[in-house]
Amino acid sequence: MGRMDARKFFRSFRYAAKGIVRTARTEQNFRFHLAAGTAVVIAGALTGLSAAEWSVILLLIAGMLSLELMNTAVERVVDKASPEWHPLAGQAKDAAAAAVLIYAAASAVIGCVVFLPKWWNLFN
Ligand SMILES: Nc1ncnc2c1ncn2[C@@H]1O[C@H](COP(=O)(O)OP(=O)(O)OP(=O)(O)O)[C@@H](O)[C@H]1O
Repeated sequence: MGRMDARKFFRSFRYAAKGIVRTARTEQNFRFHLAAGTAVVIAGALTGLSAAEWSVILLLIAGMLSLELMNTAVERVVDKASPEWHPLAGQAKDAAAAAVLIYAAASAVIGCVVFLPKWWNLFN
């Protein structure tokens, strides 16, 4: 403890990168949100957003991807802890899935609030 261990620090980056690559390979929902996030960033660059709008959009994208990763973590832990069918295992997965759904719905609404007025003005 005390002095920072640089090797340990970079190793944890490698583990995190591994988590992203593995999840992208196995989870279709994560791939969808990666593609959607990329599309939104391109749309934002083409449309033109303020610093505050970029901050909100990037937070939403990062939050969405982070939640998908946490959802995958919950699924993996549940499958390891309870390979058999159990109500608690189902509840844990359902709660994690609900967290993703709520955030995705809010992101979609906020995305419309940010983008639609700008596009509306473009064509009027
Ligand atoms: N061990 C279990 N016991 C009880 N219910 C389970 C169990 N595993 C899964 N379920 C139920 O099935 C649902 C789907 O679980 P699953 O792990 O297949 O997630 P998924 O949403 O299909 O994930 P993926 O992102 O891998 O497609 C869960 O939300 C839960 O309701």
